[in-house]
Amino acid sequence: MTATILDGKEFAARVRAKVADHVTLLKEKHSVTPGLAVVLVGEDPASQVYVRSKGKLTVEVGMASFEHKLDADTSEADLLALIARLNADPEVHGILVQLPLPSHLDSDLVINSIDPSKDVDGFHISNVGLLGTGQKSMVPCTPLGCLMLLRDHHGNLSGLNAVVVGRSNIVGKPMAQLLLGDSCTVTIAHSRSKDLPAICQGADILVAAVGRAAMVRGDWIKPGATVIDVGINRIERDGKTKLVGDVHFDSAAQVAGAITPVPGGVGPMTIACLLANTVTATCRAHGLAEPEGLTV
Ligand SMILES: NC(=O)C1=CN([C@@H]2O[C@H](COP(=O)(O)OP(=O)(O)OC[C@H]3O[C@@H](n4cnc5c(N)ncnc54)[C@H](OP(=O)(O)O)[C@@H]3O)[C@@H](O)[C@H]2O)C=CC1
Ligand SMILES: Nc1nc(=O)c2c([nH]1)NC[C@@H]1CN(c3ccc(C(=O)N[C@@H](CCC(=O)O)C(=O)O)cc3)C=[N+]21
Repeated sequence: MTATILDGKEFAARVRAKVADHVTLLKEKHSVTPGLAVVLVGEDPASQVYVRSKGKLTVEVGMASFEHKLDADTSEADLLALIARLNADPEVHGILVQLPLPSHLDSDLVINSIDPSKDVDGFHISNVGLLGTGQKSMVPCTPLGCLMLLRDHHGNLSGLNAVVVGRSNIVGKPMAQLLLGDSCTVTIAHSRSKDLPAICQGADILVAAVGRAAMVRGDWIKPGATVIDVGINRIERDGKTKLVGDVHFDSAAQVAGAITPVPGGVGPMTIACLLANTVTATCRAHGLAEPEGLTV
């Protein structure tokens, strides 16, 4: 069997087009320009690439982009003061603090200082609680992007066995919540799980969010399963840097029914969902109707 490729790049472009349409409507009918503030502390090269790409796409959909680049040794008090200013700024509807933060900063404290209604990452404790109890919240971008791809491919996920490998707060746990919300039977695996290949073999939907290049092999996959590869790993091959996922693509694509590539799968969906969340946050802030299909 050769798997269908779930083209995240193409799907993300469609999501951004929908976002751009709604931005036009907000500007023309309501004189509101959605604004996204991105805060980057330090000079991690991968983070700089993401922040640049987020800024470019934010402007492309017609929103205002505010970038705040702070020195790696910025104090917690200074960072919290910036977040307080952004919380109070009516032109800012979404705030993203790029993770990971330098180790002298308490990321839980920093994230929880963001106004939850502007927390377009969905990492604030109150959004986590709202999602966990099935209430309206801001939904983390990467899991939201994965869910959009899955719903588009399957229609209905009810009753399917889903395995999420990885239990981080930013991907694994919220992904499991969303799949549970769509009535999958959900298993969360992690570094202490016994016999990971056997757990994965039971999955109709397998989400890999681990951070280990090509860990999930074709023989871990149930024939016909849908495989979502969240991993972004930079490896050296033939003297060049290459981006690979957590799934061994070539062997997995022989067995799976559908699979996301890396690059061009989940990554572009993450950024599209960040823009979608910013529009959603803007609509909620102004008491306006939210666009259809841009959140769960
Ligand atoms: N495409 C995108 O938009 C995004 C991609 N990513 C990528 O996704 C990957 C995961 O990110 P993130 O969740 O932040 O990573 P974390 O490092 O926070 O979490 C990794 C998880 O994988 C588990 N794990 C590690 N090794 C193994 C193993 N050998 N077997 C089973 N489980 C294991 C860990 O288990 P334990 O808890 O027991 O330690 C942990 O729960 C990374 O490659 C990251 O770059 C992340 C965000 C967005
Ligand atoms: N507060 C916060 N929110 C995040 O959402 C967040 C974060 N911090 N820290 C880092 C991770 C990682 N992440 C990615 C986003 C886009 C791509 C992406 O667009 N990837 C492209 C390739 C990009 C490249 O070539 O490097 C692709 O997969 O096709 C990848 C990874 C968001 N994250």
